[in-house]
Amino acid sequence: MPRTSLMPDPSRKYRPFPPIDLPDRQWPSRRITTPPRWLSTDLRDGNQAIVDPMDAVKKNRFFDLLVEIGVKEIEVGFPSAGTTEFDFIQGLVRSGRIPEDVTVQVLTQSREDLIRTSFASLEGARSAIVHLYNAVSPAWRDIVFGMSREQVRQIAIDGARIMREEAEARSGTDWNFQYSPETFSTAELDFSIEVCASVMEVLKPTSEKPIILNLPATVEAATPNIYADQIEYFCRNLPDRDAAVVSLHTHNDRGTGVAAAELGLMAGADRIEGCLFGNGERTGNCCLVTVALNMYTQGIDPGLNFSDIDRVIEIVEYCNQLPVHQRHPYGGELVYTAFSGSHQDAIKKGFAARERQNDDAWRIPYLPIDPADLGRTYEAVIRVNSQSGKGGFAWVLEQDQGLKLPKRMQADFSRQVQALADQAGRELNAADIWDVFRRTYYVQTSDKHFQLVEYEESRAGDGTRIFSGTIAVDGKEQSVSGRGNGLISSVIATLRDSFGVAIEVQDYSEHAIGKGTDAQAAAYLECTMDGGGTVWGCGIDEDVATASVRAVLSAANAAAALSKDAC
Ligand SMILES: CC(=O)SCCNC(=O)CCNC(=O)[C@H](O)C(C)(C)COP(=O)(O)OP(=O)(O)OC[C@H]1O[C@@H](n2cnc3c(N)ncnc32)[C@H](O)[C@@H]1OP(=O)(O)O
Ligand SMILES: CC(C)C(=O)C(=O)O
Repeated sequence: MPRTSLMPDPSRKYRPFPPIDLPDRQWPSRRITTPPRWLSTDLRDGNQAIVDPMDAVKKNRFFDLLVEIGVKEIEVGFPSAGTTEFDFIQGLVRSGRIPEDVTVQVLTQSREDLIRTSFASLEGARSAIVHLYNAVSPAWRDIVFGMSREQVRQIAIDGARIMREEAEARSGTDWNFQYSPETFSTAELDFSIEVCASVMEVLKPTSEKPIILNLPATVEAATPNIYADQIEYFCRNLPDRDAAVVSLHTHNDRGTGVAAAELGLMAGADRIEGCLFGNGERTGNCCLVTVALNMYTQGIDPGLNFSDIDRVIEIVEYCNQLPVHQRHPYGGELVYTAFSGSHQDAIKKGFAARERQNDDAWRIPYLPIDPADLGRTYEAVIRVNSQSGKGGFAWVLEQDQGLKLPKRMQADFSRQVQALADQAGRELNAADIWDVFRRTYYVQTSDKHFQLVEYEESRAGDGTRIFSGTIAVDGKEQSVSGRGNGLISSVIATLRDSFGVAIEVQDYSEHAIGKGTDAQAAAYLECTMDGGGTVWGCGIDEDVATASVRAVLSAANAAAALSKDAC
């Protein structure tokens, strides 16, 4: 039977991770000011974690993408895994598609035949990194290897010796060495340092030709501050630190792989390994996109280019056959979309404030980055459903139709859209919202009570204005006229005298829609009715005066509908 609750005392089964004794830790007050060296392990750690590993076509596609983004160190596979891997790596090396400034890396267990196969796969490479690993933590020593500390250290030493031998025998390539004490984050720190120091004694790195020491959180088991302590401790206590590039390889079992990598950088690391959008074993590796764009939002050029993030996602999804989650930081389809009213209101105000701003500083509420920097448009920034508010509805109408409703009219319009959203129980698109607007304010509809057919305006001898024209009432055309101080008041007088519609203007505004010869005008009216109540009108026309006449008729239609409802 499955349990019906979690264990009441989980401490019987799970132990808290012990803190690191580092009272004078420095990393908490450090800042990240420069990008690290980036290594993508998409083609290795990512590839070993997907249902159907990539074929050569997909691997090449991914490789080209990584090059395009600007990744300079790329782990291209595990050559001893089989002929698919070996042949791909050999093919890549021979294809000439590895740019001069890009170095490929391969991974191998510390076993002689596998190491030799790995070197062979890189035959002909201009430069390469061979990455050796063996697990060092107590559980792996006891359970996987059944070996003592000394025996596990010896695995690393033996592997390093074979690497040196192979490198010396294959002089045509600029060989670089990388060693990972796998399971570093759950191992005794002094033991990891001891093993790394032993590997360094064999490979004799220098500050000019350093070894890469990659310190994995193979399975994330503690809060990221613990990992940072481990990295700082390692950097401070490694003999000959200058001869090593300290690299991070965090997994995401606790959901903090990115945080651990960032704190690890603050703690002194020089390099990060990870995958695009966090693919990798189990819950994945550190997401390189997130770390890079986190830096970007702090004003630091990460050296990786995600200016067309949708294209990157498309290729990654194709190669991994895994979707990028809609809420994935920076890339997810919904991460720049607000559905809720208060967020929409703040974003809309943010964009309006930005137009008045005289510098480029990004200060839009709820949006940590400008979506345009990643090639996204602002279209999807606000989408509306029953959680939305007037700012959101007004935004969609403005983006779609160019209409900028006066604030009080937004509130009126909002009630109508809200009613539809509640009734529909789904997202409303721009067409839905435009439809509600047209029906509510009798704009560009043919079935309204009062319909303007034609008109002309003239000036009387006393300076007042005369409106004379044809208005169709429920389809029946009538010639009408009226006089007022201006065009609007002359139309209002006409409606009152000819049809008994009594409305009084409280507020009027207008704006242009678009620019140039295609520009139109939108006019808005807030009117009170004789018997109490407020109605709104909107008119759209190429001619600003006609737009205002249409706005009056729009308000009159609303008033007529209200009076009809009241009867
Ligand atoms: C944390 C990581 O992601 S590490 C990368 C893991 N990636 C992969 O494993 C993908 C590619 N791997 C493979 O295709 C296969 O594992 C191969 C071809 C490399 C090797 O396959 P096999 O020879 O069948 O061995 P297998 O992988 O099962 O390894 C088991 C043996 O290797 C030993 N071993 C495991 N890791 C290491 C290591 N890093 N160094 C030395 N020995 C190791 C184990 O103790 C075990 O030894 P035993 O047989 O004496 O008990
Ligand atoms: C081999 C190492 C770097 C690894 O993939 C891990 O520990 O997760």
